[in-house]
Amino acid sequence: MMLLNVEGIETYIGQYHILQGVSFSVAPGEITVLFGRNGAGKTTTLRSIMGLTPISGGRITFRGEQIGTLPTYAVARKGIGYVPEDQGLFPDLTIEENLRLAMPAARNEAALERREWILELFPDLKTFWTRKSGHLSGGQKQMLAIARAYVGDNELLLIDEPSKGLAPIMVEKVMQSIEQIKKKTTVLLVEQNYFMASTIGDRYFIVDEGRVVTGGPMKQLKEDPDTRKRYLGIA
Ligand SMILES: Nc1ncnc2c1ncn2[C@@H]1O[C@H](COP(=O)(O)OP(=O)(O)OP(=O)(O)O)[C@@H](O)[C@H]1O
Repeated sequence: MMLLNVEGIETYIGQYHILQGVSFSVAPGEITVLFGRNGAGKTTTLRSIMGLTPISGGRITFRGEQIGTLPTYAVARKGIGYVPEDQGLFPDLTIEENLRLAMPAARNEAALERREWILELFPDLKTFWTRKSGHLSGGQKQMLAIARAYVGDNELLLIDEPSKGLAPIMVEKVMQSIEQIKKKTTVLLVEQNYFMASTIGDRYFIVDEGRVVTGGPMKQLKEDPDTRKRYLGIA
């Protein structure tokens, strides 16, 4: 069974019909990547899943349950963590405080183990534990944002363009971390960086002009320069 099913969703922002029937699904235990040009509708798709830009048509199901009409806090409570493009950290709070706010109220053994696991993956976060997140580097902020979504004990993480604005070495580090996180949690990733995302992704979908135009196993896209050129502008 698919973990997440997005079926023909329609989303308006003001008078603009941004998503015009977006359909795709996310299999448990995989990294699914949404590709597409600037402005294609990738961010709006993630925001629609989270209920931040409510859908006006179509269906979204998570673990077989309809979530498309739920408010954002209820979607989050179902076990979907969101790492927005701007990371959405609390800049005046420390790393420790940002993480603490995201952890389940009952800080049981499992929750603490989860935190320990992610801190081992991102040792920088431990090093700068008491530093305000507003004072971290771009890469450290990205790590904290991913860690924060992870400690929330979510079954699915939506991660929006984690490579944005990072130096190539940091992009590689973040991508490798997401590959590790896949052992624990299913991931839906939006990425412009085809080369990085295609090395870690299991499955892809391409969003173009508010629709999903194609998708399949990542292997297929790797062997299909025509599709890459047509929709992503790369050979
Ligand atoms: N608040 C808004 N008001 C009007 N149009 C918007 C708004 N937000 C997004 N759009 C439009 O919706 C379309 C899809 O935007 P979206 O951010 O989802 O694209 P994207 O594929 O994520 O691209 P990017 O990588 O640039 O974020 C774009 O044409 C954008 O201009």
